[in-house]
Amino acid sequence: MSALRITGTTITPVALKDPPLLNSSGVHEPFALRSIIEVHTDAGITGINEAYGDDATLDLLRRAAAVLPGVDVFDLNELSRRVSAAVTSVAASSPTELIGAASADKTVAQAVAAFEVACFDAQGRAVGRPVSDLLGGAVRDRVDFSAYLFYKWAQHPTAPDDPREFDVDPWGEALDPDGIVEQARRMVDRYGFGSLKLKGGVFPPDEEVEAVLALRRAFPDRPVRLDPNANWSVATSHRVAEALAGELEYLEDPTPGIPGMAEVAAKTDLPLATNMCVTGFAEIPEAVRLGAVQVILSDHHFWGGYRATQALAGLCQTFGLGLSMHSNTHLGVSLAAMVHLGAATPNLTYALDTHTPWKSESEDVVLGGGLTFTEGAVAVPAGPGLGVELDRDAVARLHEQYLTCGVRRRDDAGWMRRVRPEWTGKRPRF
Ligand SMILES: O=C([O-])[C@@H](O)[C@@H](O)[C@H](O)[C@@H](O)C(=O)[O-]
Ligand SMILES: [Mg+2]
Repeated sequence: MSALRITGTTITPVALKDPPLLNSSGVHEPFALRSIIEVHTDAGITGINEAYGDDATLDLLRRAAAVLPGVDVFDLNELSRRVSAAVTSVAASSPTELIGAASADKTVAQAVAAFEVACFDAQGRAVGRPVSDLLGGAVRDRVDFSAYLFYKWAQHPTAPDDPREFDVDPWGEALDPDGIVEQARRMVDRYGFGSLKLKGGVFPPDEEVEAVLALRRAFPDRPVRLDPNANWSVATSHRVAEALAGELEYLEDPTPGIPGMAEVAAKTDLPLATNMCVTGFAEIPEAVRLGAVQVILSDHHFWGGYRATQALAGLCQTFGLGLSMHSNTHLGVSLAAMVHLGAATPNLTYALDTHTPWKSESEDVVLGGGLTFTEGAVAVPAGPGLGVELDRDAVARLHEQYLTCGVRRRDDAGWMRRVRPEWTGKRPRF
């Protein structure tokens, strides 16, 4: 087969409605940003992908896109080389909150990832094989996901200088253990998830311990994870780890930084997981040396794409670390991309995170509304490439929403300040 050369790209920013989910930074804004990537080729085949959609990322993606014409979609080393050269001078910035410190390497990784996955989709369409086959073959035909539980308000509040009324989502308020158990029950009934993850770092830790214990009582067969996004001091983390000994599948990012995590790890048998202190390859040596983490959450969007995630998987295997998968608010193209990767990564044995239940069912960019969950899992799409098609009308609608929503970068702390003017979002708060 001859080369399949890139002739151009289309990057479409979109905004989706997002409920008022609480976390250690503040609260999700009423809209979350993503971008839809299309890589066009001289054979008329177009590969698609989904990436972050904040202003800094869009600038990064446009710079990278400018150097892609002429690249063969099978020549991913050339793609990485060109993208790296085009964006190394771009100032490091984080596309979203709660994924750790930004760095130049991570900025390059995000740009490579956005186009690399689209090239895999184009490759798959060209050869008529699913992306999981191109990644080495699916070792599982269904990929398990975890129920991602959040403390939340019933509705985004209006502000004096912004009289917009925001949608009421179907989930209602969840501000205490009963609310979290009720949310879990609805999510498990609806999607069949076999494990639960509670986003913590919102309320005083003793209240979150109570919520975890309530989940354990209500769902004794389902493993539970707790993720306070580095909002606890080392001393608080020790106390909570003791209170939850034997109760958690893993404790995710209790405290900031690799040395702090190492201090926590030294006094608990609970595995510590992270998508904050190890989010790039440069952070792995220190984390391994100090024994700071036992599970790393992959995420192809910021680790550098599929091939980089496979390299991460190899390192986890080498050093005896567990491998899980992180999620940010996303649409159906990202879900498909996560499923192929999850299927083709043998040592990704934990259920993956996903924000899918928090997305309005009427908002997706994928034809048919996106992949579906059965008993907590998504079947690996069998069609060529990622196995999903863009719904052009939906892309246009969500792009229009992007143009009018007023959000241009994620700022959970800023939104929280509308309600609590003294709020800084500074960690650790407890
Ligand atoms: O959506 C959120 O609020 C999450 O807290 C997200 O921003 C985190 O990056 C992520 O899901 C996590 O596991 O830390
Ligand atoms: Mg996390």
